[in-house]
Amino acid sequence: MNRDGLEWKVEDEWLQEVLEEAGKQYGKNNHLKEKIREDAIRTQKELWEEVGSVSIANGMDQIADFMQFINFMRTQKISHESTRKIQEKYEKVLSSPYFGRIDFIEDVENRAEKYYIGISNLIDDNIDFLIYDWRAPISSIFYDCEIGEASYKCPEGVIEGELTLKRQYKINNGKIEYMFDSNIKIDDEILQDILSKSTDNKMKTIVTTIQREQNKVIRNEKYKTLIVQGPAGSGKTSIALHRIAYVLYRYREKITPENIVIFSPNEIFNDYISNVLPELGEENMYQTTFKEYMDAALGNEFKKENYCEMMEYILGTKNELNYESRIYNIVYKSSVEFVNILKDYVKYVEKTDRKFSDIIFKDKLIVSSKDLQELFFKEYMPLPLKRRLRKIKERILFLLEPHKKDRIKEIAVELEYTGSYVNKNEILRDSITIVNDEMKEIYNEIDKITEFRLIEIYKEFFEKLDIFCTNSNILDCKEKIDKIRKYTLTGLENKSLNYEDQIILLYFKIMFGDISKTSEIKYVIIDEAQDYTPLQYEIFYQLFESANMTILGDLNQSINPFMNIGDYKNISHIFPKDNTSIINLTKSYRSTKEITEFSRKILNSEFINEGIQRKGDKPLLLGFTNEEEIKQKILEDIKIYKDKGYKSIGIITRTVEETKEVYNYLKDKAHINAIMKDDDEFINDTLIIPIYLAKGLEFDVVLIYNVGNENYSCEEEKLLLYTACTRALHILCIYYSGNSTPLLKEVL
Ligand SMILES: Nc1ncnc2c1ncn2[C@@H]1O[C@H](COP(=O)(O)OP(=O)(O)OP(=O)(O)O)[C@@H](O)[C@H]1O
Repeated sequence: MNRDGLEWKVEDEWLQEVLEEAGKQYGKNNHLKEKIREDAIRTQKELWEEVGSVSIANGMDQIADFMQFINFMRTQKISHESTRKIQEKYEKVLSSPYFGRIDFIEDVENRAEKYYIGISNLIDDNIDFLIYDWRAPISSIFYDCEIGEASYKCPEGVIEGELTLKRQYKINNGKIEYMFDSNIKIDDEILQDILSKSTDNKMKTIVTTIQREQNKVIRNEKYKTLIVQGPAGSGKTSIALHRIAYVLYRYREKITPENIVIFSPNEIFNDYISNVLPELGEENMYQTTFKEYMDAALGNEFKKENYCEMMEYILGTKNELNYESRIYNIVYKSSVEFVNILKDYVKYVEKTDRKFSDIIFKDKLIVSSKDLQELFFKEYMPLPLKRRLRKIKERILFLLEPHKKDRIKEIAVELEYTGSYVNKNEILRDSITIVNDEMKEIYNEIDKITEFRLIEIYKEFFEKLDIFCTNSNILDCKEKIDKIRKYTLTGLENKSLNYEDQIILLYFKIMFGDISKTSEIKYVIIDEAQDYTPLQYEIFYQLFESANMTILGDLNQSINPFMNIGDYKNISHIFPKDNTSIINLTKSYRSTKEITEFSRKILNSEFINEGIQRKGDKPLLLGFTNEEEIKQKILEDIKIYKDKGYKSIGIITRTVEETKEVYNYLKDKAHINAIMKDDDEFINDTLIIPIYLAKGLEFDVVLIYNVGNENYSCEEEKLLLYTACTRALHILCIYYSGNSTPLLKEVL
């Protein structure tokens, strides 16, 4: 659009009006913030002057005054924090107040209204909206509709009308840099411009260019559980975060960030996505990983293998003696059939007879074993095992209490009679000690019969595994079951728990009531969903049964060939059918056309990307005689691509071992960082990282280290390689020594 034209002038005038109003509100808020700060300082002074130093010796009145001050100061702090947040919002508005405009004529009106769309609402004193939040119902027209008939949903129903104009702006530092009208969808030019840029830091918001298929997921309110399958770079993580922002806006009276949890693959990823919500003016939700949750739940009794250690084992120790047994264990314990076996076993344990004994104290029957059985199998039956046992214990102690009191009285009389006491308190104290001593055995017995022994339950499961396999009609041969049993029980004897076993223990803990479920969490987001097993989904469901769930993944990016979801069919039965929807995204945005084409060929899947057709260099496959030469070439290429202006370079290896090797070579020769643990800090500069920790991340330039046929030799590793290639935005170079992997034979 012409800068000297009338339209530009009109837009500029409007922008000035908006900035003036925003500036006015910004000033008011600053004034309020300053006043709250001064008040808070005054309150603190008054606290010292009026209350002084607090001591119990000064009486309860002083403590009450002190508490009153503290509560007041707390309220002042909250108000100050709130004005600080509003200030940040205005600062954003003053720099870039809006990015879109729609002109819409409602069917019942005859004149088009202009709606400017930005990160947040701006409302003047007359309650006129100068800017509409991108999450407001009317704003969905901007993302969903083309010029012509259009409609949007709002709490009152569907509003129909005609969209007569859709305009996009880039406003920076309060100045229009460019604007243009888009007749069809959100214009490719702006999207192209955004995508062609270099990525220098953490993930960014996509609010100005959300695509229609993405908007459908972000605003979906119809289903409680959404399963979103989308190819690499289709915006799944971006959608997840924008959906959270949407929920926080839409249900702001009911839902706060503390009611939302996102399960990410690792800490690095958590760090990578941590800026998006604050950029959108919202606070971050609770970010966690399955591993973190499981670690906290299982405690430290056993040596627990972590996820990285398992991946290193799977990818790096193929020649190890027990490798096959371990892999078979992982595969078996990750299958849907196994979940069914576990369910049967849980039922069995809940119904299994327990050896209750009569509780007798001083020849008096306190409660009979028959009564305890009755309580256990009838009255408390609806509760999970651990809670039933706790109830039984409470019951016995309750029945025992009067007998204990009587006995204490009896002993007290006896002690008094000895004449060696002058003080009644001493008599009481000694009587209690004597009775506690007498009751030691009975307390031990109570503990024994009501103890919840998780590891014993787990052991018994594997000891009886063949029975449950037969019950579940699973035709596994005895030899295989024996192998699994032996492998698992040996691990337990050595007090060590493999990653896959920890998941089972966590499941038992939940099912037997050893972990309390939370109703605080109302929204759960599970990203990189392909890398969780059906059993892990059972756990998610059990923990957050009443919450809404958005599950986002790409089956083609399963980085663990033996432990993954397999197919969405494997989990869809877990969630109520009529409240669950599977949505397929088809377009991808991250990589150039050439890189996307190349990566799809690894999967033998056709390139049908209707997304953005951003052109770039063809990926390179470079062969060398040994690994030393690869490292030399990588060093050269880092310099070449840095000189070309690319900001982030990811050198992707297969394992941490390889990361160490490459890092040791490069560390004194180039400015470089390495990620070797799943809680290392994410620094998106030049980074060496094993592929299983790089999932979800992206780099301008991806250099894949040693794709020789020894490293990537079988079909199972295809998805690993695909995931590595799809991390690249602009440049992809693959290096190998000796022979290249057969997985790339058909690709170039
Ligand atoms: N509508 C959009 N507008 C601008 N950029 C977008 C859009 N959608 C996605 N992107 C960009 O595409 C890249 C990939 O997005 P994201 O990481 O969310 O995809 P993903 O599906 O989670 O990827 P993967 O499964 O490969 O990890 C990011 O750089 C993101 O900013």
